[in-house]
Amino acid sequence: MPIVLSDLLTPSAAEVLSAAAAQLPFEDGARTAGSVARAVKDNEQAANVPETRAVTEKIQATLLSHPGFQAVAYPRQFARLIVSRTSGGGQYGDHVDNALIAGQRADVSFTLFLSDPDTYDGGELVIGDRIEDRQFKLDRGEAIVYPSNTLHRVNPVTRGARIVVIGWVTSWVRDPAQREILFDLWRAINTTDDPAQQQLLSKSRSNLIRMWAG
Ligand SMILES: O=C(O)CCC(=O)C(=O)O
Ligand SMILES: [Fe+2]
Repeated sequence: MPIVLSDLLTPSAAEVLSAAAAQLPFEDGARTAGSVARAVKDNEQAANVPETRAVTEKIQATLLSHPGFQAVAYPRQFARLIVSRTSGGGQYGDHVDNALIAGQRADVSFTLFLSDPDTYDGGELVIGDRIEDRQFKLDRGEAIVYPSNTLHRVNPVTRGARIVVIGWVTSWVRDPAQREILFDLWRAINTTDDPAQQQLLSKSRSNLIRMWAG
């Protein structure tokens, strides 16, 4: 169940991060892909320098303080964050993310879009949803969060450059179906005006987290 987070960053914060990301030194991304992904991956990623870490740390902190991200991901740890740039027809073919990334289990994946969508063509993140593919090309500062066990790809970028921050989270709740139930309960709590219902739903949600977290 992919979820779009539209209110992660203010437009000015997104602009600052986007400008900072565009200045980073980029290197070939195929080095970091697993053996299956390597055959389909065609992007660049920012080198591990302090300026890159400043961008990824800011995004990590922003995600951690966002209630919607908490409610969909139950983050226990960030396995890795990467600033990725794709241009010149580059793409990332159909793949599923590695189960283990930097020694951590990858449960939840995300892409935070940093480029103005008008400045490049293509570059949609396409997520297979069992019944149909869904395409996401988000505004600067918006992010999509989706379970790491889903098949996905990035369409070729045929004009301009697409800069995103991608990352993987180890979740307190490893089962995507359980996370979906918790997310539905969270939404129900936030949409009902009835305090008695809110209390019962919150109680159920907390007790399910207690049962499932680990
Ligand atoms: O660039 C993206 O939106 C996703 C990239 C991706 O799927 C990956 O690096 O595993
Ligand atoms: Fe991926």
